Amino acid sequence: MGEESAFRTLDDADVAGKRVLVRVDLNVPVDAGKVTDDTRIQAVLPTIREIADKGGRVVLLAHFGRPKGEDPALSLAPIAGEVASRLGKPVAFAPATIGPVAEAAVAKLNDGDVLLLENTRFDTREEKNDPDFVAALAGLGDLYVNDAFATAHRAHASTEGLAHKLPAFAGRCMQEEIEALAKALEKPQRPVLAVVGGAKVSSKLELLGNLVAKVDILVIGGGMANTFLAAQGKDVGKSLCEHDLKGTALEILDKAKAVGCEIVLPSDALVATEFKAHAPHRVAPVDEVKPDEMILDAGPATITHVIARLRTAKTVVWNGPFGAFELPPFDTATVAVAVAAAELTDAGGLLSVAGGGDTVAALNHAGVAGRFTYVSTAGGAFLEWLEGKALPGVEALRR
Ligand SMILES: Nc1ncnc2c1ncn2[C@@H]1O[C@H](COP(=O)(O)OP(=O)(O)O)[C@@H](O)[C@H]1O
Ligand SMILES: O=C(OP(=O)(O)O)[C@H](O)COP(=O)(O)O
Repeated sequence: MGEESAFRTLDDADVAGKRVLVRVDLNVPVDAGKVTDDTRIQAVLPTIREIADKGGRVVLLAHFGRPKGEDPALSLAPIAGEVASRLGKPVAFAPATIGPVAEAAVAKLNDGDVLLLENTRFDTREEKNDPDFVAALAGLGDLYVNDAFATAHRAHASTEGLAHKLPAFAGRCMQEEIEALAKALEKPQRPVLAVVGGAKVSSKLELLGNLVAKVDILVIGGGMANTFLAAQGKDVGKSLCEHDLKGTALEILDKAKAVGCEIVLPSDALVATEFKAHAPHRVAPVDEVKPDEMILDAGPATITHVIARLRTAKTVVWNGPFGAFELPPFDTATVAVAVAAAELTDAGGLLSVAGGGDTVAALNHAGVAGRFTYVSTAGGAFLEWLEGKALPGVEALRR
């Protein structure tokens, strides 16, 4: 039995005339008010179109960033227009997630219309999967469709709770992601090399403990690497680093040793004193970072070593950039490794899977996303899936 048939999908849903709550991941990279990578928006258009074309009233639910309560800087209002322009039809916006304003906006919908509600995380009950908040959301719809694979590792009201309150279905993006990842990685050819970088250190560090048992080589980069370097007693200056998690980092290194997983950490870095594009910078060995400096990218020796290890791998899985790739020249390592992975994939010797909102943006920036075997919208969710963990948002959709 294929994984897809374990879930109810849009094929099973009678959406005509119904209010359909559709959880999507619109947590897209934005710079100066502009969406810099629209992969996640494009990914959910088929589901929105299909429901609207079948006469459903689409009510989109999404989070944006990590607000702790209401935060105007993280409103989804500008994203409604971004979805509308790609969808080719209007997307109304309600400046509320629940309550009278949201209810009135839903009541105004005609068959085939699309509405986006305000950031679900503006209500702190969302992340607690609070039953009253779930009930308030459920009151806005007749059916629930989850199309947010990239948020399926979160057991939140809009990603998990709702599936128990309303008839629940997997959207097309959700369905495709589960099928594609299973097809690419169910029996991966070894050696498997994983690259984990980026900035979400606390939410991704813990899962590395399980990942080392699944992969042959683990390359740790980006902000994630700094916590390991600090745990090894190095001074990482003002670098992004979770000093509280140094113990966890050491446990992961021990576990890797015990299971025979090779760990690759940066040996050198591009360091700067300012977090901005073209900031004056230098190459430094990782044990020579000055107190006022930040590690903003991997250095040339690290890049050469990572690419050499990549050449020995048959499968690469990648989440999280090597550096602050939005700020050149701190995109150097990410671009170099991405291009090498694309070339090895083209040559037929490597199966390459990458995922994550910023990782996809980085691969697009490097111009190689289309040359990877598969690119997922998901980062943390993809890594947890890879660990073999049940994803709450996916489990809740099982028949
Ligand atoms: N050394 C570093 N210092 C600060 N930020 C970094 C560093 N390396 C990577 N980043 C940042 O990590 C972010 C992406 O991390 P993350 O959200 O974990 O990835 P994804 O969205 O692909 O899952 C990028 O915005 C990038 O600028
Ligand atoms: O961007 C996301 O994940 P990712 O950074 O792992 O790709 C998802 O929208 C989940 O966001 P969260 O990590 O704030 O729960």
